Amino acid sequence: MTVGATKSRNKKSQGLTIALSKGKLLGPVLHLLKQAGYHSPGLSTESRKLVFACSSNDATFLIVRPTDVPTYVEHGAADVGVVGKDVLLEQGSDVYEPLDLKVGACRISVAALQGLPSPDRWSSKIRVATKYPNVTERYFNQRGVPVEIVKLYGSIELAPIVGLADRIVDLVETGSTLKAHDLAEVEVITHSTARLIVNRASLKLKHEPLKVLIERLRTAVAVEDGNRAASRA
Ligand SMILES: Nc1ncnc2c1ncn2[C@@H]1O[C@H](COP(=O)(O)OP(=O)(O)OP(=O)(O)O)[C@@H](O)[C@H]1O
Ligand SMILES: O=P(O)(O)OC[C@H]1O[C@H](OP(=O)(O)OP(=O)(O)O)[C@H](O)[C@@H]1O
Repeated sequence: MTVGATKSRNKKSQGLTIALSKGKLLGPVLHLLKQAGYHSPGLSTESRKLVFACSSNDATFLIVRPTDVPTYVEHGAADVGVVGKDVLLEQGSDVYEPLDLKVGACRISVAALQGLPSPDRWSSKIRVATKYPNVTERYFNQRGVPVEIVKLYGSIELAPIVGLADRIVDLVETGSTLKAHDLAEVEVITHSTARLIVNRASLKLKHEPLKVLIERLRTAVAVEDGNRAASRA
């Protein structure tokens, strides 16, 4: 089936188009979807294709860059999507967010080279490198700390080492990337996990299949969360 045919089929039918983030979230999210009864034989973290028909339900998966997922959903190119809360906070997209999938847990933190004083002791403007300019600006503004933002797209930990910034705001999970660059986590801005997001019009037009997807995923999340808690105990 061509992409165009898939799209027009979904527009006419009640079939859902589901945008998934490629990268770190894809593996755990595919696992949850499978538990919920949504899967496609060719779709794995290794596949190069970007569109997959779901074999078990009338649904289509789109594989997109994490930062593009809210755009697909907000514009209705996808009815539903999965993306990190970090991206949602940064983009402020107008989408409905019904479910925390409790995977991809990390935090958005301020970090600096070991031994630097904390931001509230700084009187002049500090330079902060980040992939999250909006989150960063809001955070420092709320604290009354003047900042100059240096927008980067990755490898943020390099910035303080080469003198591009005084601090960084980036994702931290285990802390090993910070440690490898002699950086210390100064403050946690917020925590993040993967979220299910839904287009506001689809919520009305495709209410029934969305309700089924959300409830099945809710159950899968509870089971997986229970399994994680049991393995920690
Ligand atoms: N170290 C991490 N631990 C846990 N979750 C993470 C970690 N890094 C990123 N994430 C989560 O996974 C999402 C996707 O991250 P990933 O590194 O796969 O893509 P990316 O490089 O941020 O995306 P892009 O290609 O658009 O720049 C993030 O938005 C965040 O929610
Ligand atoms: O605390 P840790 O477990 O070390 O994880 C944190 C790292 O994970 C993410 O990097 P990613 O691999 O996505 O690279 P990029 O952001 O530079 O693209 C994040 O930007 C940190 O660099």
